[in-house]
Amino acid sequence: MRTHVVDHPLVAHKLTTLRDERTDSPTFRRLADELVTLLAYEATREVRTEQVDIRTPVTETTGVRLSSPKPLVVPILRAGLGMLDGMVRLLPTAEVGFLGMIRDEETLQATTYATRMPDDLSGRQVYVLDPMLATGGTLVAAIKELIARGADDVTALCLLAAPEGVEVMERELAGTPVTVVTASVDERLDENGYIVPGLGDAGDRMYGSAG
Ligand SMILES: O=P(O)(O)OC[C@H]1O[C@H](OP(=O)(O)OP(=O)(O)O)[C@H](O)[C@@H]1O
Ligand SMILES: O=c1cc[nH]c(=O)[nH]1
Ligand SMILES: [Mg+2]
Repeated sequence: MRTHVVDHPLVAHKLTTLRDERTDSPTFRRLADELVTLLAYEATREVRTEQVDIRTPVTETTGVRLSSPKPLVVPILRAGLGMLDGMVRLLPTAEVGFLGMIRDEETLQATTYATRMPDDLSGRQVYVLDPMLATGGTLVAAIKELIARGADDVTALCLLAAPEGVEVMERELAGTPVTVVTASVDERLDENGYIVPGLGDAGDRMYGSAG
């Protein structure tokens, strides 16, 4: 398990506005979309390609294209949905699976309420989208499910991470081909399991409190 923090002034600029409590939902969704595209540029550095012969208007040459099997992108509902468009804009041939997961506000335990993805992920590169890596419970459960289905290369894109969550990931996923790409590893978790300074509840800021 490897963690990569994307250090770029545009990422830091967008993240600061995302954190600001005055940022409204439409702006929050737009910034999350823009940020994931910047993170995706780093996260796909090792996406598999194959050689292809083409003809330009001038001559024949060889280039590359994304190879088969196609990468799979898995947003974790709800908040991960706000990262999907930005990701598939860069990986238009990817397939998309879905995981619906929710963290109990009291116990901080994650449960899965919806799963829609291929049973067999052998040989597939998988990109998991979840804006917040807090205790790590959600992402560890999601990635264990992907590995159980045969995924052999998993990259998680998170807008923010807490050091506690990164440590849990490193312990629970030691020795697995997993990379976390994030815009920031923040200071800590608070007593309610929220990332500090963080940005609050990502799902609520994108979509409202949903009751
Ligand atoms: O690392 P963890 O401690 O598991 O917490 C992170 C999870 O919590 C949030 O989801 P939430 O349960 O709020 O669901 P939502 O996306 O539907 O709002 C967030 O989007 C992550 O999925
Ligand atoms: O800070 C946090 C922690 C978990 N989930 C969120 O949306 N925000
Ligand atoms: Mg939420």
